Amino acid sequence: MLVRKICCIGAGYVGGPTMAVIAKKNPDLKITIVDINKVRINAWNDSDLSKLPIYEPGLAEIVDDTRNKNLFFSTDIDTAIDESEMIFISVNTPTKTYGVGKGMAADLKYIELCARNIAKVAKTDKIVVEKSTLPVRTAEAIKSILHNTGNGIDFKILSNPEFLAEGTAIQDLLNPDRVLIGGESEAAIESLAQIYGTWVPQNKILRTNVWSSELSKLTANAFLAQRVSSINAISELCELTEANIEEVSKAIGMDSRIGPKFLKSSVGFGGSCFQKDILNLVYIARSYNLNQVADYWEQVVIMNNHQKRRFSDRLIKTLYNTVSGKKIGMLGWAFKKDTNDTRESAAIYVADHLLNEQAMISVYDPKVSCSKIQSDLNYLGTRTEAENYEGLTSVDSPYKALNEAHAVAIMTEWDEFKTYDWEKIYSQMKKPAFIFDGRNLLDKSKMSQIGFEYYSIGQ
Ligand SMILES: NC(=O)c1ccc[n+]([C@@H]2O[C@H](COP(=O)([O-])OP(=O)(O)OC[C@H]3O[C@@H](n4cnc5c(N)ncnc54)[C@H](O)[C@@H]3O)[C@@H](O)[C@H]2O)c1
Ligand SMILES: O=c1ccn([C@@H]2O[C@H](COP(=O)(O)OP(=O)(O)O[C@H]3O[C@H](CO)[C@@H](O)[C@H](O)[C@H]3O)[C@@H](O)[C@H]2O)c(=O)[nH]1
Repeated sequence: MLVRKICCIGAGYVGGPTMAVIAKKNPDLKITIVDINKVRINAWNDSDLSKLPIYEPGLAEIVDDTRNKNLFFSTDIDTAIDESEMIFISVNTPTKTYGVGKGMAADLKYIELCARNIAKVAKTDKIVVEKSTLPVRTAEAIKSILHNTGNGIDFKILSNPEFLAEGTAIQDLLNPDRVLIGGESEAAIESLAQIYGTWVPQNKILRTNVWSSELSKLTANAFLAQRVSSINAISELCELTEANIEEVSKAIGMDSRIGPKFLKSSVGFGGSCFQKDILNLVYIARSYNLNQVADYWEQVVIMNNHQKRRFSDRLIKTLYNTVSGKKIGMLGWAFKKDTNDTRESAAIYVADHLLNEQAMISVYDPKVSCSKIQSDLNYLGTRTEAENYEGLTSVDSPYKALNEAHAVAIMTEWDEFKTYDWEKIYSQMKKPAFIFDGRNLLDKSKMSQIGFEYYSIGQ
Protein backbone atom coordinates (compact mmCIF):
# COMPACT_ATOMS: atom_id res chain seq x y z
CA MET A 1 0.00 0.00 0.00
CA LEU A 2 1.40 3.38 -0.95
CA VAL A 3 1.58 5.62 2.08
CA ARG A 4 1.63 9.37 1.58
CA LYS A 5 -0.11 10.61 4.69
CA ILE A 6 0.43 9.45 8.23
CA CYS A 7 -1.45 10.31 11.39
CA CYS A 8 -0.12 9.71 14.89
CA ILE A 9 -2.60 9.74 17.76
CA GLY A 10 -0.79 10.89 20.90
CA ALA A 11 1.64 13.84 20.93
CA GLY A 12 3.65 12.63 23.91
CA TYR A 13 7.22 11.58 24.65
CA VAL A 14 7.01 8.88 21.98
CA GLY A 15 4.64 10.32 19.37
CA GLY A 16 6.40 13.72 19.19
CA PRO A 17 10.05 12.68 18.75
CA THR A 18 9.29 9.54 16.68
CA MET A 19 7.15 11.36 14.14
CA ALA A 20 9.56 14.30 14.02
CA VAL A 21 12.37 11.94 12.99
CA ILE A 22 10.17 10.07 10.47
CA ALA A 23 9.17 13.45 8.99
CA LYS A 24 12.77 14.60 8.80
CA LYS A 25 13.84 11.41 7.01
CA ASN A 26 10.78 11.24 4.72
CA PRO A 27 10.20 14.74 3.35
CA ASP A 28 7.60 13.40 0.90
CA LEU A 29 5.33 12.11 3.66
CA LYS A 30 2.79 14.37 5.34
CA ILE A 31 2.62 13.57 9.03
CA THR A 32 0.02 14.93 11.41
CA ILE A 33 0.33 14.34 15.13
CA VAL A 34 -2.98 14.72 16.92
CA ASP A 35 -3.93 14.82 20.57
CA ILE A 36 -6.98 15.55 22.71
CA ASN A 37 -4.79 17.74 24.90
CA LYS A 38 -5.07 21.26 23.45
CA VAL A 39 -2.45 22.72 25.74
CA ARG A 40 0.08 20.14 24.57
CA ILE A 41 -0.70 20.72 20.89
CA ASN A 42 -0.43 24.49 21.36
CA ALA A 43 2.95 24.01 22.99
CA TRP A 44 4.13 21.85 20.06
CA ASN A 45 3.03 24.69 17.74
CA ASP A 46 4.66 27.44 19.82
CA SER A 47 7.04 29.55 17.75
CA ASP A 48 9.31 29.75 20.80
CA LEU A 49 11.03 26.35 20.58
CA SER A 50 12.00 26.46 24.26
CA LYS A 51 8.28 26.04 24.99
CA LEU A 52 7.92 22.63 23.30
CA PRO A 53 6.17 20.32 25.79
CA ILE A 54 9.05 17.85 25.82
CA TYR A 55 12.70 18.50 26.43
CA GLU A 56 15.01 16.17 24.48
CA PRO A 57 18.45 17.10 23.18
CA GLY A 58 18.22 17.67 19.39
CA LEU A 59 14.41 17.59 19.26
CA ALA A 60 13.79 21.33 18.88
CA GLU A 61 16.11 21.51 15.86
CA ILE A 62 14.27 18.70 14.05
CA VAL A 63 10.87 20.19 14.87
CA ASP A 64 12.11 23.53 13.60
CA ASP A 65 13.20 21.89 10.33
CA THR A 66 9.99 20.00 9.66
CA ARG A 67 7.11 21.76 11.40
CA ASN A 68 4.49 23.16 9.03
CA LYS A 69 6.42 21.69 6.11
CA ASN A 70 5.61 18.00 6.39
CA LEU A 71 5.00 17.74 10.14
CA PHE A 72 1.83 19.14 11.68
CA PHE A 73 0.36 19.20 15.17
CA SER A 74 -3.40 19.37 15.52
CA THR A 75 -6.39 18.63 17.73
CA ASP A 76 -8.52 17.79 14.69
CA ILE A 77 -8.23 14.04 15.16
CA ASP A 78 -11.00 12.96 12.80
CA THR A 79 -9.66 14.84 9.77
CA ALA A 80 -6.17 13.44 10.32
CA ILE A 81 -7.52 9.87 10.59
CA ASP A 82 -9.72 10.31 7.54
CA GLU A 83 -6.97 11.52 5.24
CA SER A 84 -4.18 9.11 6.34
CA GLU A 85 -3.31 5.71 4.94
CA MET A 86 -1.32 4.79 8.05
CA ILE A 87 -2.30 5.60 11.65
CA PHE A 88 0.03 5.19 14.60
CA ILE A 89 -1.53 4.82 18.02
CA SER A 90 0.91 6.29 20.52
CA VAL A 91 -1.29 7.08 23.50
CA ASN A 92 -0.47 6.38 27.13
CA THR A 93 -1.04 2.92 28.60
CA PRO A 94 -0.59 3.53 32.35
CA THR A 95 -1.09 1.01 35.14
CA LYS A 96 -4.78 0.62 35.99
CA THR A 97 -5.86 2.55 39.07
CA TYR A 98 -9.29 0.92 39.43
CA GLY A 99 -11.19 -2.33 39.06
CA VAL A 100 -9.80 -5.70 38.05
CA GLY A 101 -6.03 -5.60 37.69
CA LYS A 102 -5.78 -2.35 39.72
CA GLY A 103 -2.12 -1.51 40.36
CA MET A 104 -0.86 -4.18 37.93
CA ALA A 105 -2.54 -4.40 34.52
CA ALA A 106 -2.14 -1.84 31.74
CA ASP A 107 -5.12 0.46 31.35
CA LEU A 108 -6.15 0.08 27.73
CA LYS A 109 -9.08 2.49 27.74
CA TYR A 110 -7.21 5.12 25.71
CA ILE A 111 -6.20 2.51 23.15
CA GLU A 112 -9.76 1.29 22.81
CA LEU A 113 -11.05 4.86 22.40
CA CYS A 114 -8.56 5.36 19.57
CA ALA A 115 -9.59 2.12 17.86
CA ARG A 116 -13.27 3.04 18.10
CA ASN A 117 -12.58 6.50 16.76
CA ILE A 118 -10.60 5.14 13.81
CA ALA A 119 -13.41 2.67 13.05
CA LYS A 120 -15.99 5.44 13.19
CA VAL A 121 -14.14 7.92 10.99
CA ALA A 122 -12.29 5.78 8.42
CA LYS A 123 -13.80 5.54 4.95
CA THR A 124 -10.80 4.01 3.17
CA ASP A 125 -8.47 1.09 3.98
CA LYS A 126 -5.91 1.84 6.70
CA ILE A 127 -2.81 0.38 8.27
CA VAL A 128 -3.10 0.78 12.03
CA VAL A 129 0.21 0.67 13.89
CA GLU A 130 0.44 -0.08 17.61
CA LYS A 131 3.25 2.20 18.77
CA SER A 132 2.18 2.23 22.41
CA THR A 133 3.52 -0.55 24.64
CA LEU A 134 0.74 -3.13 24.92
CA PRO A 135 0.07 -6.47 26.57
CA VAL A 136 0.61 -9.46 24.32
CA ARG A 137 -2.53 -10.17 22.23
CA THR A 138 -3.87 -6.60 22.32
CA ALA A 139 -3.85 -6.52 18.52
CA GLU A 140 -6.63 -9.11 18.67
CA ALA A 141 -8.87 -6.71 20.59
CA ILE A 142 -8.02 -3.80 18.29
CA LYS A 143 -8.78 -5.94 15.26
CA SER A 144 -12.11 -7.00 16.71
CA ILE A 145 -13.14 -3.40 17.45
CA LEU A 146 -12.04 -2.13 14.04
CA HIS A 147 -13.75 -4.88 12.10
CA ASN A 148 -16.93 -5.02 14.16
CA THR A 149 -17.59 -1.30 14.43
CA GLY A 150 -16.00 -0.02 11.21
CA ASN A 151 -17.58 0.82 7.89
CA GLY A 152 -16.67 -2.50 6.29
CA ILE A 153 -13.26 -1.33 5.16
CA ASP A 154 -10.01 -3.25 5.53
CA PHE A 155 -7.69 -2.60 8.45
CA LYS A 156 -4.23 -4.12 8.67
CA ILE A 157 -2.80 -4.11 12.16
CA LEU A 158 0.91 -3.89 12.89
CA SER A 159 2.83 -3.89 16.15
CA ASN A 160 5.80 -1.53 16.05
CA PRO A 161 6.93 -0.98 19.65
CA GLU A 162 9.25 1.88 20.41
CA PHE A 163 12.59 1.32 22.17
CA LEU A 164 13.83 4.90 22.54
CA ALA A 165 15.03 5.99 25.95
CA GLU A 166 14.27 9.50 27.16
CA GLY A 167 17.17 11.93 27.22
CA THR A 168 18.65 10.17 24.19
CA ALA A 169 15.43 9.82 22.17
CA ILE A 170 16.69 11.53 19.02
CA GLN A 171 19.96 9.60 18.90
CA ASP A 172 18.09 6.36 19.61
CA LEU A 173 15.64 7.07 16.80
CA LEU A 174 18.36 8.05 14.34
CA ASN A 175 20.51 5.01 15.16
CA PRO A 176 18.21 2.31 16.52
CA ASP A 177 19.64 -1.07 17.55
CA ARG A 178 16.66 -2.50 15.69
CA VAL A 179 13.20 -1.59 14.48
CA LEU A 180 10.62 -4.24 15.26
CA ILE A 181 7.55 -4.76 13.07
CA GLY A 182 5.06 -7.50 13.86
CA GLY A 183 2.14 -8.26 11.60
CA GLU A 184 0.20 -10.69 9.48
CA SER A 185 0.08 -8.74 6.24
CA GLU A 186 3.39 -8.78 4.44
CA ALA A 187 2.35 -5.79 2.31
CA ALA A 188 1.55 -3.72 5.38
CA ILE A 189 4.81 -4.72 7.04
CA GLU A 190 6.75 -3.69 3.95
CA SER A 191 4.94 -0.32 3.76
CA LEU A 192 6.18 0.49 7.24
CA ALA A 193 9.62 -1.04 6.65
CA GLN A 194 10.00 1.25 3.65
CA ILE A 195 9.42 4.34 5.78
CA TYR A 196 12.06 3.28 8.32
CA GLY A 197 14.26 2.08 5.46
CA THR A 198 14.95 5.67 4.42
CA TRP A 199 17.51 5.76 7.24
CA VAL A 200 17.60 2.39 9.03
CA PRO A 201 19.52 -0.45 7.30
CA GLN A 202 17.16 -3.26 6.28
CA ASN A 203 19.08 -5.83 8.35
CA LYS A 204 18.10 -3.88 11.46
CA ILE A 205 14.41 -3.99 10.57
CA LEU A 206 13.10 -7.12 12.19
CA ARG A 207 9.86 -8.68 10.97
CA THR A 208 8.01 -11.01 13.38
CA ASN A 209 4.51 -12.17 14.14
CA VAL A 210 2.35 -9.67 16.05
CA TRP A 211 2.47 -11.52 19.35
CA SER A 212 6.27 -11.81 19.41
CA SER A 213 6.51 -8.11 18.69
CA GLU A 214 4.12 -7.15 21.48
CA LEU A 215 5.81 -9.47 23.96
CA SER A 216 9.35 -8.45 22.96
CA LYS A 217 8.70 -4.89 24.11
CA LEU A 218 7.62 -5.94 27.61
CA THR A 219 10.47 -8.43 27.75
CA ALA A 220 13.13 -5.90 26.73
CA ASN A 221 12.04 -3.53 29.48
CA ALA A 222 11.88 -6.34 32.03
CA PHE A 223 15.45 -7.41 31.18
CA LEU A 224 16.77 -3.83 31.32
CA ALA A 225 15.11 -3.09 34.64
CA GLN A 226 16.27 -6.43 35.98
CA ARG A 227 19.87 -5.40 35.35
CA VAL A 228 19.39 -2.21 37.36
CA SER A 229 17.73 -4.08 40.22
CA SER A 230 20.45 -6.73 40.11
CA ILE A 231 23.27 -4.21 40.43
CA ASN A 232 21.33 -2.29 43.08
CA ALA A 233 20.89 -5.50 45.08
CA ILE A 234 24.65 -5.98 45.03
CA SER A 235 25.19 -2.31 46.01
CA GLU A 236 23.65 -2.99 49.42
CA LEU A 237 26.04 -5.86 49.97
CA CYS A 238 28.94 -3.63 48.93
CA GLU A 239 28.05 -1.08 51.60
CA LEU A 240 28.49 -3.75 54.27
CA THR A 241 31.60 -5.45 52.94
CA GLU A 242 33.85 -2.61 51.68
CA ALA A 243 33.49 -3.88 48.13
CA ASN A 244 32.91 -0.99 45.75
CA ILE A 245 29.92 -1.23 43.38
CA GLU A 246 31.65 0.85 40.68
CA GLU A 247 34.53 -1.61 40.67
CA VAL A 248 32.21 -4.61 40.72
CA SER A 249 30.18 -3.16 37.80
CA LYS A 250 33.30 -2.61 35.78
CA ALA A 251 34.66 -6.06 36.54
CA ILE A 252 31.50 -7.91 35.58
CA GLY A 253 30.71 -5.63 32.63
CA MET A 254 34.00 -6.54 30.97
CA ASP A 255 32.69 -10.06 30.56
CA SER A 256 31.40 -9.86 27.00
CA ARG A 257 28.49 -12.13 27.93
CA ILE A 258 27.32 -9.57 30.50
CA GLY A 259 28.34 -6.32 28.78
CA PRO A 260 29.00 -2.92 30.37
CA LYS A 261 25.70 -1.10 29.83
CA PHE A 262 22.89 -0.68 32.36
CA LEU A 263 25.05 -1.58 35.33
CA LYS A 264 24.99 1.82 36.99
CA SER A 265 23.89 1.51 40.58
CA SER A 266 21.46 4.25 41.61
CA VAL A 267 18.77 5.41 44.00
CA GLY A 268 16.43 3.22 41.93
CA PHE A 269 15.01 3.27 38.45
CA GLY A 270 12.16 5.58 37.55
CA GLY A 271 10.41 6.60 34.37
CA SER A 272 7.00 5.86 32.99
CA CYS A 273 7.87 2.47 31.53
CA PHE A 274 9.91 0.03 33.61
CA GLN A 275 7.60 -0.42 36.59
CA LYS A 276 4.43 -0.24 34.52
CA ASP A 277 5.64 -2.75 31.96
CA ILE A 278 6.97 -5.24 34.50
CA LEU A 279 3.76 -5.08 36.54
CA ASN A 280 1.88 -5.68 33.32
CA LEU A 281 4.08 -8.69 32.53
CA VAL A 282 3.48 -10.01 36.05
CA TYR A 283 -0.25 -9.55 35.61
CA ILE A 284 -0.26 -11.36 32.28
CA ALA A 285 1.76 -14.25 33.70
CA ARG A 286 -0.64 -14.56 36.66
CA SER A 287 -3.62 -14.47 34.30
CA TYR A 288 -2.17 -17.60 32.66
CA ASN A 289 -1.60 -19.13 36.13
CA LEU A 290 2.18 -18.83 35.73
CA ASN A 291 2.73 -17.88 39.33
CA GLN A 292 6.45 -18.67 39.50
CA VAL A 293 7.06 -16.59 36.37
CA ALA A 294 5.05 -13.74 37.86
CA ASP A 295 6.89 -13.87 41.19
CA TYR A 296 10.25 -13.92 39.44
CA TRP A 297 9.63 -10.67 37.56
CA GLU A 298 7.79 -8.97 40.41
CA GLN A 299 10.98 -9.19 42.44
CA VAL A 300 12.57 -6.60 40.11
CA VAL A 301 10.02 -4.01 41.23
CA ILE A 302 10.19 -5.09 44.88
CA MET A 303 13.97 -4.63 44.84
CA ASN A 304 13.59 -1.20 43.23
CA ASN A 305 11.15 -0.05 45.91
CA HIS A 306 13.60 -1.32 48.52
CA GLN A 307 16.44 0.67 46.94
CA LYS A 308 14.49 3.95 47.00
CA ARG A 309 13.40 3.35 50.57
CA ARG A 310 16.82 2.43 51.88
CA PHE A 311 18.29 5.62 50.35
CA SER A 312 16.02 7.80 52.48
CA ASP A 313 16.37 5.49 55.51
CA ARG A 314 20.15 5.82 55.32
CA LEU A 315 19.93 9.60 55.04
CA ILE A 316 17.69 9.82 58.10
CA LYS A 317 19.82 7.41 60.11
CA THR A 318 23.02 9.28 59.26
CA LEU A 319 21.49 12.61 60.26
CA TYR A 320 21.35 11.29 63.84
CA ASN A 321 18.03 9.54 63.29
CA THR A 322 16.00 12.66 62.72
CA VAL A 323 15.42 15.07 59.87
CA SER A 324 12.58 16.89 61.61
CA GLY A 325 12.90 20.60 60.83
CA LYS A 326 16.17 20.02 58.95
CA LYS A 327 16.70 21.45 55.48
CA ILE A 328 17.49 18.85 52.82
CA GLY A 329 18.63 20.27 49.48
CA MET A 330 17.59 18.01 46.61
CA LEU A 331 19.42 18.22 43.33
CA GLY A 332 17.32 16.79 40.53
CA TRP A 333 13.70 15.74 40.26
CA ALA A 334 13.60 14.22 36.75
CA PHE A 335 13.86 10.41 36.60
CA LYS A 336 17.13 10.70 34.64
CA LYS A 337 19.24 13.45 33.11
CA ASP A 338 18.40 15.31 29.90
CA THR A 339 14.64 15.01 30.24
CA ASN A 340 11.91 17.04 31.92
CA ASP A 341 9.93 13.84 32.55
CA THR A 342 9.36 13.06 36.21
CA ARG A 343 7.05 10.05 35.98
CA GLU A 344 7.88 7.52 38.70
CA SER A 345 11.07 9.43 39.53
CA ALA A 346 12.80 8.12 42.66
CA ALA A 347 12.96 11.75 43.87
CA ILE A 348 9.19 11.81 44.40
CA TYR A 349 9.23 8.82 46.74
CA VAL A 350 12.34 9.89 48.62
CA ALA A 351 10.86 13.37 49.14
CA ASP A 352 7.58 11.88 50.32
CA HIS A 353 9.35 9.72 52.88
CA LEU A 354 11.47 12.62 54.13
CA LEU A 355 8.38 14.83 54.43
CA ASN A 356 6.76 12.15 56.59
CA GLU A 357 9.73 12.67 58.89
CA GLN A 358 9.09 16.45 58.84
CA ALA A 359 12.12 17.41 56.76
CA MET A 360 12.11 20.78 55.01
CA ILE A 361 13.00 20.08 51.40
CA SER A 362 14.31 22.51 48.82
CA VAL A 363 14.53 21.18 45.25
CA TYR A 364 16.42 22.39 42.22
CA ASP A 365 16.09 20.71 38.81
CA PRO A 366 17.35 22.39 35.63
CA LYS A 367 14.33 21.34 33.53
CA VAL A 368 11.43 20.57 35.83
CA SER A 369 9.03 23.35 36.80
CA CYS A 370 7.99 24.13 40.38
CA SER A 371 4.35 23.39 39.58
CA LYS A 372 5.26 19.95 38.21
CA ILE A 373 7.20 19.11 41.36
CA GLN A 374 4.27 20.10 43.58
CA SER A 375 1.76 18.22 41.44
CA ASP A 376 3.90 15.05 41.53
CA LEU A 377 3.80 15.16 45.32
CA ASN A 378 0.13 16.04 45.48
CA TYR A 379 -0.66 13.10 43.21
CA LEU A 380 0.58 10.69 45.88
CA GLY A 381 -2.14 11.93 48.21
CA THR A 382 0.00 11.43 51.32
CA ARG A 383 -0.86 14.84 52.76
CA THR A 384 -2.76 18.00 51.81
CA GLU A 385 -1.51 20.31 49.06
CA ALA A 386 -0.94 23.02 51.66
CA GLU A 387 1.20 20.66 53.76
CA ASN A 388 3.23 19.65 50.71
CA TYR A 389 3.73 23.28 49.85
CA GLU A 390 4.89 24.05 53.36
CA GLY A 391 7.33 21.13 53.50
CA LEU A 392 8.81 21.36 50.01
CA THR A 393 9.83 24.38 48.01
CA SER A 394 11.45 24.39 44.61
CA VAL A 395 13.91 27.07 43.67
CA ASP A 396 15.59 28.34 40.51
CA SER A 397 19.20 27.98 41.66
CA PRO A 398 21.18 25.10 43.20
CA TYR A 399 22.91 27.49 45.57
CA LYS A 400 19.53 28.58 46.98
CA ALA A 401 18.50 24.94 47.38
CA LEU A 402 21.64 24.11 49.33
CA ASN A 403 22.09 27.29 51.33
CA GLU A 404 21.94 26.47 55.08
CA ALA A 405 21.04 22.86 54.24
CA HIS A 406 21.98 19.99 56.55
CA ALA A 407 22.33 17.58 53.66
CA VAL A 408 22.39 17.38 49.86
CA ALA A 409 20.52 14.53 48.17
CA ILE A 410 21.51 14.00 44.53
CA MET A 411 18.57 12.41 42.78
CA THR A 412 19.32 12.91 39.07
CA GLU A 413 22.65 12.64 37.26
CA TRP A 414 22.50 16.05 35.51
CA ASP A 415 26.01 16.87 34.20
CA GLU A 416 25.84 20.43 35.51
CA PHE A 417 25.79 19.20 39.14
CA LYS A 418 29.45 18.20 38.71
CA THR A 419 30.43 21.72 37.69
CA TYR A 420 29.12 23.56 40.76
CA ASP A 421 31.37 25.42 43.16
CA TRP A 422 31.24 22.75 45.85
CA GLU A 423 33.59 24.66 48.15
CA LYS A 424 31.16 27.56 48.16
CA ILE A 425 28.26 25.17 48.75
CA TYR A 426 30.15 23.58 51.64
CA SER A 427 30.83 26.95 53.23
CA GLN A 428 27.11 27.81 53.11
CA MET A 429 25.81 24.53 54.54
CA LYS A 430 25.26 23.52 58.16
CA LYS A 431 28.05 21.36 59.61
CA PRO A 432 28.68 18.53 59.43
CA ALA A 433 27.66 18.91 55.78
CA PHE A 434 26.38 15.67 54.30
CA ILE A 435 26.07 14.58 50.68
CA PHE A 436 23.94 11.57 49.75
CA ASP A 437 24.82 10.92 46.15
CA GLY A 438 22.06 8.75 44.70
CA ARG A 439 23.84 8.64 41.34
CA ASN A 440 27.51 8.25 42.33
CA LEU A 441 28.01 11.41 40.33
CA LEU A 442 30.53 13.43 42.31
CA ASP A 443 34.18 12.69 43.00
CA LYS A 444 34.20 11.06 46.42
CA SER A 445 37.77 11.99 47.40
CA LYS A 446 37.35 15.60 46.25
CA MET A 447 34.14 15.99 48.26
CA SER A 448 35.76 14.46 51.34
CA GLN A 449 38.75 16.78 50.95
CA ILE A 450 36.44 19.81 50.90
CA GLY A 451 35.03 18.56 54.18
CA PHE A 452 31.78 16.89 53.22
CA GLU A 453 30.58 13.68 54.83
CA TYR A 454 29.99 11.93 51.54
CA TYR A 455 27.74 8.88 51.10
CA SER A 456 27.24 7.22 47.77
CA ILE A 457 25.51 4.07 46.62
CA GLY A 458 27.34 0.79 47.08
CA GLN A 459 30.58 2.23 48.40
N1 LIG B 1 8.09 7.56 27.22
C1 LIG B 1 8.91 6.71 26.65
O1 LIG B 1 10.11 6.85 26.69
C2 LIG B 1 8.37 5.51 25.93
C3 LIG B 1 9.24 4.75 25.16
C4 LIG B 1 8.75 3.64 24.48
C5 LIG B 1 7.40 3.31 24.56
N2 LIG B 1 6.57 4.07 25.31
C6 LIG B 1 5.14 3.75 25.29
O2 LIG B 1 4.50 4.63 24.36
C7 LIG B 1 3.19 4.99 24.81
C8 LIG B 1 3.08 6.50 24.93
O3 LIG B 1 3.98 6.92 25.93
P1 LIG B 1 4.31 8.47 26.13
O4 LIG B 1 5.41 8.54 27.12
O5 LIG B 1 4.47 9.13 24.80
O6 LIG B 1 2.93 8.98 26.78
P2 LIG B 1 2.46 10.48 26.99
O7 LIG B 1 1.55 10.46 28.15
O8 LIG B 1 3.63 11.41 26.98
O9 LIG B 1 1.62 10.81 25.66
C9 LIG B 1 0.42 10.19 25.34
C10 LIG B 1 -0.51 11.23 24.71
O10 LIG B 1 -1.68 10.57 24.22
C11 LIG B 1 -2.76 11.47 24.36
N3 LIG B 1 -4.03 10.74 24.28
C12 LIG B 1 -4.55 9.85 25.17
N4 LIG B 1 -5.71 9.37 24.71
C13 LIG B 1 -5.95 9.96 23.53
C14 LIG B 1 -7.00 9.86 22.57
N5 LIG B 1 -8.03 9.04 22.76
N6 LIG B 1 -6.94 10.62 21.45
C15 LIG B 1 -5.89 11.46 21.26
N7 LIG B 1 -4.85 11.58 22.12
C16 LIG B 1 -4.89 10.84 23.24
C17 LIG B 1 -2.53 12.13 25.69
O11 LIG B 1 -3.23 13.35 25.78
C18 LIG B 1 -0.99 12.30 25.68
O12 LIG B 1 -0.61 13.59 25.22
C19 LIG B 1 2.99 4.21 26.10
O13 LIG B 1 2.35 2.99 25.81
C20 LIG B 1 4.40 3.95 26.59
O14 LIG B 1 4.48 2.79 27.38
C21 LIG B 1 7.02 5.17 25.98
O1 LIG C 1 22.44 1.53 34.62
C1 LIG C 1 21.38 2.14 34.81
C2 LIG C 1 20.50 2.48 33.76
C3 LIG C 1 19.32 3.14 34.07
N1 LIG C 1 19.02 3.47 35.34
C4 LIG C 1 17.75 4.16 35.64
O2 LIG C 1 16.70 3.46 35.02
C5 LIG C 1 15.65 4.36 34.66
C6 LIG C 1 15.28 4.17 33.20
O3 LIG C 1 16.35 4.62 32.39
P1 LIG C 1 16.36 4.43 30.80
O4 LIG C 1 16.03 3.04 30.48
O5 LIG C 1 17.63 4.96 30.31
O6 LIG C 1 15.21 5.45 30.33
P2 LIG C 1 13.70 5.22 29.81
O7 LIG C 1 13.36 6.43 29.04
O8 LIG C 1 12.84 4.81 30.93
O9 LIG C 1 13.83 4.02 28.74
C7 LIG C 1 13.39 2.69 29.02
O10 LIG C 1 11.99 2.58 28.84
C8 LIG C 1 11.56 2.97 27.51
C9 LIG C 1 10.06 2.94 27.54
O11 LIG C 1 9.52 1.68 27.32
C10 LIG C 1 12.17 2.02 26.51
O12 LIG C 1 11.74 2.38 25.20
C11 LIG C 1 13.70 2.10 26.60
O13 LIG C 1 14.28 1.17 25.68
C12 LIG C 1 14.12 1.77 28.03
O14 LIG C 1 15.52 1.94 28.16
C13 LIG C 1 16.18 5.76 34.98
O15 LIG C 1 15.66 6.18 36.22
C14 LIG C 1 17.67 5.57 35.07
O16 LIG C 1 18.30 6.50 35.90
C15 LIG C 1 19.88 3.14 36.38
O17 LIG C 1 19.61 3.44 37.53
N2 LIG C 1 21.05 2.48 36.08
